[in-house]
Amino acid sequence: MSDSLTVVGAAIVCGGALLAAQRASPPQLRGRWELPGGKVDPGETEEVALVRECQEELGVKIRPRLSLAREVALPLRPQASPALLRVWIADLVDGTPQPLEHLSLRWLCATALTDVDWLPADVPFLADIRPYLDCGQEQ
Ligand SMILES: Nc1nc2c([nH]c(=O)n2[C@H]2C[C@H](O)[C@@H](COP(=O)(O)OP(=O)(O)OP(=O)(O)O)O2)c(=O)[nH]1
Repeated sequence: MSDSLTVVGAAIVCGGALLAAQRASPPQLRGRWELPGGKVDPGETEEVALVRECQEELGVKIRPRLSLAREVALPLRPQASPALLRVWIADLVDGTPQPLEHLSLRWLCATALTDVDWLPADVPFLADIRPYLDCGQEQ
């Protein structure tokens, strides 16, 4: 069994825009932006973890559509297992996202994608996500 930890992020695309979420904690990450998601629990698939995390964090039902090929190593804390960030493009199936665990949420169109202060591990994924977005107005 692998002892590596996977963190999954949902690139929720709706109306040509990407949902970004501003972390509330821990203090060193507070205020920075990420994709909704979290750690894949033992025995869980990435898809199940994404659906669970988006329900918990946003109060919505999502459907993971496809996983991006990229994997980015997350900064390791001393004595922590290795961790990898993986991202799925996802559709919003039901509900309106609410910041139940985040400071705030923003919908970003392609031209606004770099307007927020993303966590460093997320930055490489933006180029992968951009083709799924339209250049319409930011919502
Ligand atoms: N959820 C999420 N975490 C990210 C992203 N980018 C990134 O570097 N991370 C880091 C921040 C955290 O150190 C870690 C994920 O932790 P988390 O606190 O969101 O996971 P979780 O919901 O399962 O948390 P918990 O049950 O342990 O409280 O991965 C991202 O886009 N989404």
